[in-house]
Amino acid sequence: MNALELNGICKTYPGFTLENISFSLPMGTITGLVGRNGAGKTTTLKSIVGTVHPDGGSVRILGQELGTNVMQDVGIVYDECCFSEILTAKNMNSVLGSVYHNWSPDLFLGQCERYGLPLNKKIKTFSRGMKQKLSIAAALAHSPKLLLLDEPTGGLDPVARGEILDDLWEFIEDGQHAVLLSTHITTDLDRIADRILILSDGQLKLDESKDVLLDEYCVLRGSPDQLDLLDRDEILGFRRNAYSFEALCKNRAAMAEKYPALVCDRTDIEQVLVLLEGSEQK
Ligand SMILES: Nc1ncnc2c1ncn2[C@@H]1O[C@H](COP(=O)(O)OP(=O)(O)OP(=O)(O)O)[C@@H](O)[C@H]1O
Repeated sequence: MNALELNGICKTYPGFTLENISFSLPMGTITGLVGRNGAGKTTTLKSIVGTVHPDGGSVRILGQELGTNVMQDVGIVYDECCFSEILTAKNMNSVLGSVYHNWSPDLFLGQCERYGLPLNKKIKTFSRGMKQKLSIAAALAHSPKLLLLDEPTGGLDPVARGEILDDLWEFIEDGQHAVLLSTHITTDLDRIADRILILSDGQLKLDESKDVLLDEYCVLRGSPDQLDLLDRDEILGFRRNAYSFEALCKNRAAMAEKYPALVCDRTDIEQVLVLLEGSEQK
């Protein structure tokens, strides 16, 4: 069973359309959702949990339609802290304990302690990073099966980010859990993601295994006129300026053999994202 299935999700706002988004998240995997500002990542995540009502398409979480019961098994972390700022972590323990059947005070308070969060200070006194850690501790404390995270590590220092990534890894390790992680920090995904989804202007441009992306995709480089040597069908995206070009292609070994005059390098998630957006620069 997949942890999550999206089938043809659409949502239109004035000037923006999320178009026919379909993908699935197998259990035991971490999927990274990336894209430029305004690409539609938050709209996708909100459509999954129903805080945005899609114009079309369907969502299945753990094989079920969206509903209160299934939401007990979903942990959500938004990019902004959405807890009342006059509460303390200790207060939250009581409040959320009455919301989630599986809430574990030990898990929550233990995680707060691990993240170095004071239990008796009001949330309004927390730094951005502390609020993010609190949101993650709360999302994990009701033992969800699916975790949805919208830019959860943006305000965290590198040590804290590493800690959170380790926690996500541990979360999915037993093969019974899954994570969908929207982030601009692509190096985090280089480290822990199994799959990569790239959204561009409301469209799903790429749904690929991270290993395939890192092993089999490549960037061809050469002088601007050499771009015309390439078969356009092979180019997924490119950038060109007055001095050089970079083109994203699949089948690294075949490309290296076919175009020996060009440099053929491996790529990473950030470069794939940039080249898929493509541009001509003067
Ligand atoms: N409630 C709304 N009403 C109107 N337009 C909206 C609303 N919510 C989002 N949008 C628009 O939808 C588009 C996608 O926004 P979204 O927040 O999903 O992008 P994002 O990929 O999460 O961006 P970022 O990386 O900056 O967080 C944007 O053009 C945004 O202005």
